[in-house]
Amino acid sequence: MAMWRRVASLSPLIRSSSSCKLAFLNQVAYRLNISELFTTEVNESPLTKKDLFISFVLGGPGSGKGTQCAKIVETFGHVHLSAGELLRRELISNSECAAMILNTIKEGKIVPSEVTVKLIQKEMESIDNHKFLIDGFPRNEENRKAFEKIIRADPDVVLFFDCPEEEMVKRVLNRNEGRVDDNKETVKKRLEVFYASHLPVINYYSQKGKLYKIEAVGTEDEIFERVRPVFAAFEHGPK
Ligand SMILES: Nc1ncnc2c1ncn2[C@@H]1O[C@H](COP(=O)(O)OP(=O)(O)OP(=O)(O)O)[C@@H](O)[C@H]1O
Ligand SMILES: O=c1ccn([C@@H]2O[C@H](COP(=O)(O)O)[C@@H](O)[C@H]2O)c(=O)[nH]1
Ligand SMILES: [Mg+2]
Repeated sequence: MAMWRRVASLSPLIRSSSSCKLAFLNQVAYRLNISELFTTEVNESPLTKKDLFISFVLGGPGSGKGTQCAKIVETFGHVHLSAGELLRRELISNSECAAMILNTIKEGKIVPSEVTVKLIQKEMESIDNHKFLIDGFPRNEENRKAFEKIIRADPDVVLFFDCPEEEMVKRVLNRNEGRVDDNKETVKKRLEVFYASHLPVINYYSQKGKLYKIEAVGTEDEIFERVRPVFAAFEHGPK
């Protein structure tokens, strides 16, 4: 009852909220296990009409997701959508969520699901291809459920790049692309968030028989030879 009173007292705030604030409130609600209260309407997406082939590409910071996605694109013609890249693009666009996204990335934390999923949805809807590689998403169970709810699709493949921490840290600190989160302090936080939130997602897809764990140590080409058969197996399949 006390919880309901607290939630009711938030209603004027909810009514006057921007979509960014609402996404933040939804994240809080999800954590309090009252996620039904604030959910935004989900409209029929043109994506539900497409014959989609979706791959989620998971792994810790610097495990080589982006590098291997580029090779998958080249070999199998999938479209690469990096959730982190979409957020970085959004933050330089000066949108209402820009400041929140910048602070979240600097802190190595996870942006509210609704913000990320809507960016992914917009991108997917604008691209004339049905094979999508979604890199760095879902990062937690809230992300996963929000994707299911908004996009109304399940992945066909979930790749997980398994890389030792020492190697991930070395790669990130040598990356030299000017990212605000490629520094010792933020990498430490990103790793903490990764260990705390990824495992339930990995377990979920493992139980569904969709998880492909890839040993992520070796040269880029050696690792791609471990990835290649995963997608080759689907090339002459039903999709
Ligand atoms: N097999 C490899 N061996 C050595 N270095 C690698 C290998 N694969 C990628 N790298 C390098 O490591 C860095 C991180 O790789 P990449 O950007 O692909 O990782 P990521 O998983 O996308 O990381 P993030 O989650 O931080 O975006 C890059 O500089 C890349 O060139
Ligand atoms: O689904 C996502 C993806 C990314 N983030 C935030 O962006 C940074 C960088 O992501 P990369 O995948 O390493 O490019 C990440 O640490 C998060 O802060 C996110 O919140 N949600
Ligand atoms: Mg990346």
